Amino acid sequence: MRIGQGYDVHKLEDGETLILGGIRIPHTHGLSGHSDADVLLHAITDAVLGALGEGDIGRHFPDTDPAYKGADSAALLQQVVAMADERGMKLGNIDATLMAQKPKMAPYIEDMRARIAELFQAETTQVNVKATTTEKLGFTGREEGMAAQAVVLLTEK
Ligand SMILES: Nc1ccn([C@@H]2O[C@H](COP(=O)(O)O)[C@@H](O)[C@H]2O)c(=O)n1
Ligand SMILES: C[C@@]1(CO)OP(=O)(O)OP(=O)(O)OC[C@H]1O
Repeated sequence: MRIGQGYDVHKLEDGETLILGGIRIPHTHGLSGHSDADVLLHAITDAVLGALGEGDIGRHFPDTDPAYKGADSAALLQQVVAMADERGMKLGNIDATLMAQKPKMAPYIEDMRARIAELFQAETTQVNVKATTTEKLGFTGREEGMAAQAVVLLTEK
């Protein structure tokens, strides 16, 4: 068994599309980044890399590399899941928290769980996604950005 944790932050900007957990979410603003800025999938990707002892997302997919400009974060996560698979590891479970003042995430949580489980070729019950507003405090509370953290347990196949 191996455990890893991940944390990521992206800035909210006008004119960007909001994609979280691989799901497109209607909102006034979206997250900006070199990739599609899916902060939740980035935290999960970092947690898998942490469990594998393989550094972080920026080491494997540098934001200086034009190949990853506008990258689909789901495809990046799939590459890291394949890395785990090659090492004889599969998902045990994920627990993740999204920090976002708005919009209300509750209507999208089940779709996120299902998509994340699909990326791991796992069951939805192995994935838990939570959201918190941070009560209007800090950069997330001021709606300047969103943050996500994740813990991932990998088990031997
Ligand atoms: N963007 C969000 C934030 C929170 N939720 C849900 O509301 C509950 C209460 O939020 P607090 O910030 O007061 O903890 C939280 O447990 C989530 O279920 C949400 O859907 N979207
Ligand atoms: C995903 C990558 C690569 O496109 O870019 P960003 O979208 O900026 O995301 P970040 O969380 O800063 O880290 C890793 C990057 O290298």
